[in-house]
This record gives sequence, structure tokens and C-alpha cells, in this order.
Amino acid sequence: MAATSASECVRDEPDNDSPTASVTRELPFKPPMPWFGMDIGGSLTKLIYFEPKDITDEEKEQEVETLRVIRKYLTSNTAYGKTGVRDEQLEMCDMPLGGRIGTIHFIRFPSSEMTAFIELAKAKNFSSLAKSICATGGGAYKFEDEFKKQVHLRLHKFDELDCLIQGMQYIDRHNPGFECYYWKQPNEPEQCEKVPFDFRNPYPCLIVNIGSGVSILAVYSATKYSRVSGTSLGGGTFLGLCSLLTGCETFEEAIELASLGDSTNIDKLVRDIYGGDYGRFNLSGDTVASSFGNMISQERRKTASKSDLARATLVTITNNIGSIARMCAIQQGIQNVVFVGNFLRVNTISMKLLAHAMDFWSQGTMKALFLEHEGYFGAMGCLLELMRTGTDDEGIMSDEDSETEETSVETVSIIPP
Ligand SMILES: Nc1ncnc2c1ncn2[C@@H]1O[C@H](COP(=O)(O)OP(=O)(O)O)[C@@H](O)[C@H]1O
Ligand SMILES: CC(C)(COP(=O)(O)O)[C@@H](O)C(=O)NCCC(=O)O
Repeated sequence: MAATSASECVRDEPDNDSPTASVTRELPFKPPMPWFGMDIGGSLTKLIYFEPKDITDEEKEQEVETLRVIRKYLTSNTAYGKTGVRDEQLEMCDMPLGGRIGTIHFIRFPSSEMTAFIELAKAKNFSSLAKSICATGGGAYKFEDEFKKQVHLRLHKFDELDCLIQGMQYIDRHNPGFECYYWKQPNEPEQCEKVPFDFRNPYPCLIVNIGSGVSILAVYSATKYSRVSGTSLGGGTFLGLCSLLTGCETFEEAIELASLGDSTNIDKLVRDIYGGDYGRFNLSGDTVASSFGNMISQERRKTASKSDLARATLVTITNNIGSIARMCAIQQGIQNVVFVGNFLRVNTISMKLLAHAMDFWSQGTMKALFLEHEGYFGAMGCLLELMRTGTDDEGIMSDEDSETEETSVETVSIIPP
């Protein structure tokens, strides 16, 4: 576990608190279509595409062939090559954006396939439509030169944590009653249920973004937050260790294996050490005393199954994140803790563990919350930034603007952890 220094950011207050406040200060002109937001993360690239549904006949006639081909390619497929996926179940219809109404599509592919994606952009003649594309995440920096050289596209870069917060706000406001939820009785398999949570007044809240690594943000308002901590033991660690220990090839396989396993064969519990509870300090015999602690025995190693190892890896990583999140929430005096990031995708085991841990260790004072579009908020925020700032296609970005666009975010202080 590692803690990094905290930094506080304040964004210009929007003119009003309407659901689309974050995009009310839009450009007087609209950026040319296609409208994309891209978040190039350490493991996955998330691409959000806005498909206009209010196209007039005149627009249809004027629509250039390249644009039509890209629109058709993206919206009529759910798989792209071997590894690209459109998450159809997350699609959002009749969405207002930039004065238009359309469908928002959610697409992802491994960031390791970025070169193939750039090739595809070249093949589809993307650069005839736009000179730049909005991007966030570490890959916006890493792949900047490749985009420029291979496909003559500039990356218009935005900060991933700014984008995350803006994107969360926009998606929740446009998916009310469905986006945010919590797990009721997470420790009772029979009674456990998913319950909608009213997220309209979420602040202050702690956002725990579990991607390849983990960033923890204390968010005080729609426009003010600080990154209070982080840990390198995140989703990438789970998948990396699980692949090493079990030979699994994909995240889905790792989660499937974990769902069949029993971590108590791998971990040493309090009862393995005490023979029961450690009553004086309220530690139940079922509590994990030492993650992977049984693996010091050669005998136990011989009988450890792949599924047990996968489950123990998942439980270890999840509990560590839950524990750091809880300490951050205590330090910040915050009760609502929102867990996001693709580590939680198809991963109810971790969600329920986090829900139980937050509730149990805080004596019911803290609540773990989850969001349906868990891994896509950075990309959504990036698309909103496109609406807010445009690209150099409108001539507002000069050649020198190669640093992250930060017109609305002011770093006001550095707070030690
Ligand atoms: N199809 C997948 N391929 C790889 N990792 C996945 C996949 N689905 C979920 N994950 C998990 O999500 C994590 C990445 O989450 P994400 O929020 O996209 O972060 P990043 O921005 O760092 O790529 C991975 O480390 C892994 O634990
Ligand atoms: C460097 C990152 C912001 C990159 O984001 P990611 O691609 O993991 O979503 C993240 O991995 C992180 O916060 N890592 C933890 C670093 C630390 O605080 O120790």
C-alpha cells in the first residue's frame, strides 16, 4: 500500500445547478462531428461516442461518406476485432448534448491494442474529419506522438480526475433512479439485494476509482475536490497476481475462478491463530488475520486450488482497498464512499465485500455506493470537455497548446497526506 500527497482542485462554478451545469458554458459553435471522449487507461481504453438522432434531411445529405462509415461501423457492431467491445446494456438514449439529442455508446478495448486502434483510425480516414481528438488518462500523454505521426491527429488532453467527476455527475443526472445503488445485507447471500440510492445531493463524498491502480478523491462539491490518497494495489494487481497464480488469461476468467473458490483455504484467519475469536479486541474468529498466511505451509500449498487462489487474491486486494478507503473517509469526515472503476465490472464479489466492510468496520456510519457505468466516467467527462472547449478544428487551440487543457481547473493548494 502506498499513500501519495493530496492536491486540491477548484473548478469555475457553473452558472446554475441544473443537471447539465457542467456543460452550460458551451461554445457558441459546435465542434464538428463525430463527437468522441476517450480515456486511455493503464489497462483499458474507454471510448464514448455520441450518435446524433436528430439528424435533419439536409444534414443527412451533407454528411460526408467518412462520417457515415464511422457512425455505421460503431453503432452496428458490438464487437470490434478480437478485443473491442461495445457495452450495449449501458447505452443511453435521448441524451441532450451540445444542443443535440442522441444516443451515447460505451466502447472499450485493451490499451495494449492502441496501435491497432490508430491503424483503424487511419484506415477509416479519420483525419479527414478532424485534426484532433479529446483524450484523457495516462495514455493521452503516452500515445500522443504515435497519434500525431501515424494518423495526423493531435490529442487534446484533459485531466483524468477532473473528467471522472464531471462525467459521474452528468451520467447520474441523466439516469436518475438507476445509476447509483448500494447492496443491502451484503453478507447474507439469501437476503442480499441491490437498492437504488438517490445521488442527487452526493457531497461530500469519497470517490475510490479502482482502475489499474487506485485513486481516492474527497469531493466537497461539483467543482471542488482533492486527491487524498492512492494505492498501487489495484485492479491491475489483482489481474496480474491472479494470472501468475492460476494461469488465467482474462479478467472474466479470473472472476469466474474466484466465484468458485474459498479464500479461507489460503488465508490464515483469526481462529486459525486463536482457536476462536480474539474477544478482547472484538476480532471474530472469521476475520482474516493474515492474507495468504496458510501458504507458508508446503502441505497447504499442495492442496490450494486455482479457484481458491483466485478468490484469495480478489479478497486480499479488495479488503486492502476497503481499509484504505475507510481510513480516508474517517480522516475527511465523509460518510458516503463511492466505488468506481472497471475492477468492479462483473465483480459482485468485491462490491459486496466492500459494502460489508464499510458498514461493519464503521459500525454502520459509512455507506458504500456503486454506479452502473462504473468505468466510463473519465471518457464521459472528456466528451463534456469537448463540448466546453472544442478542439483546434475550430481554431481555438494553438500549436503550442500541447499541455493538458486546464482552463477551468485551478490547483489551489497541496495538502500533505
Ligand atoms: N476486459 C478487461 N480487461 C482487462 N481488465 C479488466 C477488464 N474488465 C475489467 N478489468 C479490470 O479493470 C481494471 C482496469 O480498470 P479501469 O477503470 O479501466 O482502469 P484503467 O483506466 O487503469 O485502465 C483492470 O486492472 C482489471 O482489474
Ligand atoms: C497513476 C494512476 C492515476 C493512473 O490511473 P489508472 O490508469 O490506474 O486508472 C493510478 O494508477 C493511481 O492513482 N495509482 C496509485 C498511485 C499511488 O497513489 O500510489
